[in-house]
Amino acid sequence: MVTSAGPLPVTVIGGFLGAGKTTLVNHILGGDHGLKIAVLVNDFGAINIDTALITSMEGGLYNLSNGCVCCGLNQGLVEQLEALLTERPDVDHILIEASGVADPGRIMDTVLYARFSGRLRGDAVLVLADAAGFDDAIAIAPGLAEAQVGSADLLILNKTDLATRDALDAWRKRWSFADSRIVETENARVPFSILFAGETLARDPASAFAATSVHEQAESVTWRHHEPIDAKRLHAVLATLPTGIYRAKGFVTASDGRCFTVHVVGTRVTFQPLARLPEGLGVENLLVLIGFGQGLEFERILAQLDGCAGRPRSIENGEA
Ligand SMILES: Nc1nc2c(ncn2[C@@H]2O[C@H](COP(=O)(O)OP(=O)(O)OP(=O)(O)O)[C@@H](O)[C@H]2O)c(=O)[nH]1
Repeated sequence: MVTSAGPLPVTVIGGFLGAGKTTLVNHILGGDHGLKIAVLVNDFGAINIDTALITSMEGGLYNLSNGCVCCGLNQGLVEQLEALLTERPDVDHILIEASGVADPGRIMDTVLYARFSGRLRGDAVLVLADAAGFDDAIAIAPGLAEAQVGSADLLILNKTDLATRDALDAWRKRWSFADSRIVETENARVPFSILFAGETLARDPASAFAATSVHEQAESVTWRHHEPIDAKRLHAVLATLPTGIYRAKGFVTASDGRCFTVHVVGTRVTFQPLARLPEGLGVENLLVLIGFGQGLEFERILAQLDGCAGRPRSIENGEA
């Protein structure tokens, strides 16, 4: 794909917890488009699991770890963008993966700051929606998923394999706005001809929903354990998490030595086999759990997770 000189294009990837943002980043990084891409990742929780989930990287991987980059002055994001512009003149395109509780429109606002004028160009805000879990997302964090969808230039209705045609059509009817386009995908495989169309998508600052501070109600907890786990038991615990705990992700080692990436999105639990744990993890099992609302019972859940392994664990709490 041909690149043009001029300001560096920036794409912001947003969408609710577990909608498929990292899957999209990996699809782009593994693709045959000839672009050197830098990725900035703003994960939610004490540990940035997403940087470990991103599989291949040429243009640089930057961890935005100082809280939520859609809030406040975004100094961390500004600094990372400045560093990238100085250190990586070879990069053709920047992707910013927002956390699942961030407002991607506000992240794009930072990219459009006057200080980046002539150096960065806002290409598009892509927002993924989980075709099977969008109603749950709205129920669990009212206002947030709507605000995310409202700031999209391109809506990616993902996980079409988990929804009926009727449900997809109903979603499109309800959530398509005049100023956004929709593409349906499985595993976030958006055609590169759409992703890198080379046009600056028009941004309407008055999105259909006002950004809310609902994500400030999100809470996360990290579970770490050095002993291998009983995979069956762990699966059972994760399959019966309280509904408030919508998302969990991380890495585990089973007692037979096999390693897995673990994803929980709503009630869906997936163990994906891994050849080995990511480098530098420093522990056999690491899970971040994210929830909303009161009475999340994290302590009880952590005790249950401990029951799937051997010795006691250490805890870190994080808030948005
Ligand atoms: N069945 C199905 N699963 C998918 C699809 N796309 C992604 N997934 C799975 O959904 C889970 C979450 O995907 P991620 O890409 O990590 O989601 P995310 O939006 O980055 O999650 P957060 O960063 O935690 O908000 C993983 O287990 C993916 O493999 C899809 O089209 N169909």
